[in-house]
Amino acid sequence: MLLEVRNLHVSYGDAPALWDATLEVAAGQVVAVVGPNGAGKSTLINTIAGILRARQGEIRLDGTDIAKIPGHRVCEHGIAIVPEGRRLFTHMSVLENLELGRYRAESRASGEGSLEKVFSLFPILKERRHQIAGSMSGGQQQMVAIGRALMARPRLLLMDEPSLGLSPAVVDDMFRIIRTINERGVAVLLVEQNIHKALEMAHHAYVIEQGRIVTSGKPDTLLGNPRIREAYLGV
Ligand SMILES: Nc1ncnc2c1ncn2[C@@H]1O[C@H](COP(=O)(O)OP(=O)(O)OP(=O)(O)O)[C@@H](O)[C@H]1O
Repeated sequence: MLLEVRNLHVSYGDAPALWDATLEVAAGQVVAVVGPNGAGKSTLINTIAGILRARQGEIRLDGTDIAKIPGHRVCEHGIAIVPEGRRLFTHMSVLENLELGRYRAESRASGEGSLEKVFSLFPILKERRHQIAGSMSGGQQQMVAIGRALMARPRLLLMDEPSLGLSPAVVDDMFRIIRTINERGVAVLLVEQNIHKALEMAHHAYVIEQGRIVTSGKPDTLLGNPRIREAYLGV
């Protein structure tokens, strides 16, 4: 198993945000974590990325426990994150933002290879590589954030609400891009409020509510569950 999360507990000070979370991502899969605002989705993904520390539990990548290694070293194991809100350096160029993703030794050694791969996925970023990132559209800025994460040549890409704030047509583009990235061999753990879109493309999904994973399964099974339909799809 590429990623195994076991019995993860995370708190902010004394306030628990995630209880006993257990989930898996197999190599080559897209796994979605869906749930309402404040359910703990960002907490989960930020803990896997090493940005937050778990109070208890295991996070294994290809069998190696990464829960206790320093956050800045987690990326060396092949995990990259596209954070909520993109977190670009908006006064820097597209190219400078992409180059900042080159924090893995493997990626630094790849020379122009990593950059050319990102440009082949997003030709517009090549055309606009000298443009200031903050002057790009929302969808293009999301492409820069995804491109920056891919510069690290991850095996597992963590994505926190990539569709947030984008128009419906751009959201469709974004999900097509995620599919292409996955087809190129990168596993994706996708956190989304847009349950419909996320379930459409995921191989497996988890539903999280108030800090607990309440159910999981194949997207078709979840979509056939009347409680899930009523709570999340309003039908
Ligand atoms: N820095 C923080 N300090 C204290 N509590 C926090 C902090 N960040 C999140 N929380 C709390 O932890 C819980 C889970 O939040 P989290 O951001 O993980 O949810 P989410 O599912 O990602 O929601 P959203 O979709 O709104 O980002 C919430 O109750 C939230 O208020």
